[in-house]
Amino acid sequence: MAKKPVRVTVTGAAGQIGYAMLYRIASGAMLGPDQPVILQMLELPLEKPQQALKGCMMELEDCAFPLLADMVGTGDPKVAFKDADYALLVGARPRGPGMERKDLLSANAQIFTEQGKAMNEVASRDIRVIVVGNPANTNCYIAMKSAPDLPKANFTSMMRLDHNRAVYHLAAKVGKTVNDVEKMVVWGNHSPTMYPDIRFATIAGQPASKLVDEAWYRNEYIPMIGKRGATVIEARGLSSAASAANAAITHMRDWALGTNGKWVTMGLPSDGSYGIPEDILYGVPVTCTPGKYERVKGLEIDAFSREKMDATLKELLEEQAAVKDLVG
Ligand SMILES: NC(=O)C1=CN([C@@H]2O[C@H](COP(=O)(O)OP(=O)(O)OC[C@H]3O[C@@H](n4cnc5c(N)ncnc54)[C@H](O)[C@@H]3O)[C@@H](O)[C@H]2O)C=CC1
Ligand SMILES: O=C([O-])CC(=O)C(=O)O
Repeated sequence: MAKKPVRVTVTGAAGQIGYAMLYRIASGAMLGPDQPVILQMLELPLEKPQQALKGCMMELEDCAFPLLADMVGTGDPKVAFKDADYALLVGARPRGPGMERKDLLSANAQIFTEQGKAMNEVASRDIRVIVVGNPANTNCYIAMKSAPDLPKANFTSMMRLDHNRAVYHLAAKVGKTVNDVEKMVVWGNHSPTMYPDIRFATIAGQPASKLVDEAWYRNEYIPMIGKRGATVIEARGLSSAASAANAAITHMRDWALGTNGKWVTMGLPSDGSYGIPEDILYGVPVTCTPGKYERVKGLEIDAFSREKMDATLKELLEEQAAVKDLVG
């Protein structure tokens, strides 16, 4: 029997990432080739973005996707999140050259408070959320705190782009492919303080740390992964859209359908493990079975890693303190 359609909300749907995301979700790339979806798309309630959203919806019609059961375009969060099973919170102000993601904190805090409240009121009680809009970890914290009736564990932030970047550049360094890399971890914040940790990683079954030079790893690779977003902005004049959309889709796909034991990185509200205070949204390694993620626990944290993990935590605590008055 055909599956019942599920409701997928995308905010900022007519933006760069939205445009790179909608058609893949409607094609089945996120929830599988037998799962019909109803797309519920939110854009700012202003003429230009609403007009652009209409254009996106025309294109969705013209794709004639067999899995697209219905769609809604709106400027009202309560319409967009109504009964939503999945939400991809993309809509936010992107940074320009010379800005760090945390410069966007206050501009975006209000958006995520409003959307958290709307989800609390009207979404499915089991909604699964990924926050992409920057600063993603703290925006997710705000949305989670603004939705006290929903399970905290269902709020996640996107670290998958960082994870994918870390996997690709490690594989490329030793002339292997991404398929050869297992057990990558990117701890912490989606910011230059993130810590791509290769201590557990293997490349074609060999320990990665034995295949690459430690000075390269510490002095070049770690900062390069942390600053990759800025490097793309410099080159494109716009922030990463295709790779960000791809990361969000694969994050949700893995959560919905499972990873078959493979480690991926998700920003999760901390359960206190690894010395991260509870509720802070922090990148950690997980494996997924359909509908459920499980943290990889009990990894040894050495002195270098502790220092890196504490530095990215410190930044998250500062971001959290900066929005304290906005989270109620
Ligand atoms: N977490 C990550 O790894 C990444 C995050 N990002 C972030 O994703 C966000 C979106 O990036 P782009 O799509 O490139 O930006 P964009 O500016 O092209 O699109 C954002 C869209 O969101 C809409 N929007 C703004 N406020 C809204 C609101 N309150 N409700 C609904 N829609 C709203 C805008 O009208 C616009 O169409 C930015 O914050 C960017 O920094 C981008 C790349 C990677
Ligand atoms: O750097 C940005 O603002 C966009 C982003 O988050 C990334 O590409 O990692």
